Amino acid sequence: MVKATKQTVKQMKPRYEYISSAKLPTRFGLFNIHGFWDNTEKQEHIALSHGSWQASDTVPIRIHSECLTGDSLFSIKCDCGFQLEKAMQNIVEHGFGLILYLRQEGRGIGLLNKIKAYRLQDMGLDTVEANEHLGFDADLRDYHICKSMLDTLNVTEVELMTNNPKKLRALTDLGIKVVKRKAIDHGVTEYNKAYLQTKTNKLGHKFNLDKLV
Ligand SMILES: Nc1nc2c(ncn2[C@@H]2O[C@H](COP(=O)(O)OP(=O)(O)OP(=O)(O)O)[C@@H](O)[C@H]2O)c(=O)[nH]1
Ligand SMILES: [Zn+2]
Repeated sequence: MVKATKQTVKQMKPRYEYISSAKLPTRFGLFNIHGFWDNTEKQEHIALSHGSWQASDTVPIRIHSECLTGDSLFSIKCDCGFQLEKAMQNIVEHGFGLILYLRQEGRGIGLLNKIKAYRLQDMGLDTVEANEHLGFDADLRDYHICKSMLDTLNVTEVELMTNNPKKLRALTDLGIKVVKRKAIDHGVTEYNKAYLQTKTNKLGHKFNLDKLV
């Protein structure tokens, strides 16, 4: 008989673990907050659900990457805060839906590096050039945890609120059926027009450029 050593027990732990859920009343309606843990990156992630569904239902979802400045500090330098708000409103209007809120601040470079990138943008670089100047790829995000979150929350088929084709591809590659993409091009300001233009031109976002003139 093979004795389980500390090492083998450690290896058996799944990468992503569901931790707990609780009610979260918000300005838009009642949500439930679900906590997940990434054992490899030692990172906390959350999902926010509203209403209920069957496994056979198409669930409207948004994969939202953390943006402390936009989501919590009311920044209008990007569109994140507006998108999060709109996604929550859309979900409540629909009656049910889900936000996967991933802690991938700054497209995966972290908050302090994002501040460095913002400083470079103050000096004239665009969002992609700034990342590259700091030695990072333009986008370092990983979406594997979405599969585990969606399995845990009984979702197999989604309508995805995004302008980012990479998120669509990532979900499809993980075996999630994406039946529709819903554009979420809200929150254009004088301060984020150039940023949205760069995302459209260099990162492949499907943004309605008419909204940027
Ligand atoms: N490195 C870097 N990250 C930024 C900058 N502006 C915003 N971000 C980050 O970009 C991410 C935006 O994520 P999302 O809201 O998911 O947006 P998206 O990938 O553009 O796709 P959709 O909004 O779904 O169309 C967040 O993690 C922000 O913190 C920037 O200038 N530099
Ligand atoms: Zn943002």
